[in-house]
Amino acid sequence: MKEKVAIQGIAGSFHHQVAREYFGNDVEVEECMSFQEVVANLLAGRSGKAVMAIENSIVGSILPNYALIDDNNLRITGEHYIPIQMNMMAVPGQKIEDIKKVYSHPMALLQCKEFFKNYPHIKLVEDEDTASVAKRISENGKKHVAALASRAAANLFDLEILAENVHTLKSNSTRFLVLQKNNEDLKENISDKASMKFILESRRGSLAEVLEIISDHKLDMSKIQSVPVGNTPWKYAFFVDVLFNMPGDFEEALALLMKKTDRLTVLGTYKNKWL
Ligand SMILES: O=C(O)C(=O)C[C@]1(C(=O)O)C=C[C@@H](O)C=C1
Repeated sequence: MKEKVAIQGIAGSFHHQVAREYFGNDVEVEECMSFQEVVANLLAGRSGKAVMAIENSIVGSILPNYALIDDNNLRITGEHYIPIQMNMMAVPGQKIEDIKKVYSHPMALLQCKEFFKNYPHIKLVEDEDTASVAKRISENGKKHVAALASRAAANLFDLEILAENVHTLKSNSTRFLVLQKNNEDLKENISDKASMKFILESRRGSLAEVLEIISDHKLDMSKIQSVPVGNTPWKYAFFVDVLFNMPGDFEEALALLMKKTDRLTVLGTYKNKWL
């Protein structure tokens, strides 16, 4: 049986594009309307893998997704980056001046905030997914509203692009993680990247010691993200991604990091896809 992949959004969404690029064009997807639903789908076994956006080059990390991965004990088995081009689209025959509201995924709206400063008459409204908004506008034939979504969504739902590439910086890219349940068998994969999470004592030099271990073992840290720890105000968990040439270097560093940190977990080792 073919493996199903849970995605946030529907066909025409950026998650859908990633699922097709990563798993092949004939991938079978489970369309979910929130990141929580993606995780629930995976945990219930309706899908074997999931794709989840984790950070965007313009607006930064999607912090709640770090918590979703960690709290639900998910495993990262891969990553994928895609360039993101945002387009404003509506039922054909209208001009930007006719549009009163633009609906899209919150991350998409954030990526295009600058553009809309020139159109103060347009109200930006958060919705579940870029493509599902395009679909709804098309099905209802509704005027005076637009979606922010991919060119694929405009083609799929016969909408007209009123403004293309409306994201704030030309080079806009989103990083996605491929996830699975932790207790499921891992196919042996070649890895040169690891994601881990740990908590540090609030003590002078505690983070510096961690960074020194990382550097001493020739690990290249590609990301560090602090996230507040649940019930304790101003206490942080650190999510760190490192790149390595020799898996042995990572194993050695890990053994030392275990001693210097609290509750260290390796969220996954996988192949670095950053171009
Ligand atoms: O709404 C979509 O099309 C999505 O795939 C979601 C999402 C995100 O969660 O960041 C994916 C990529 C873009 O950064 C904007 C939106």
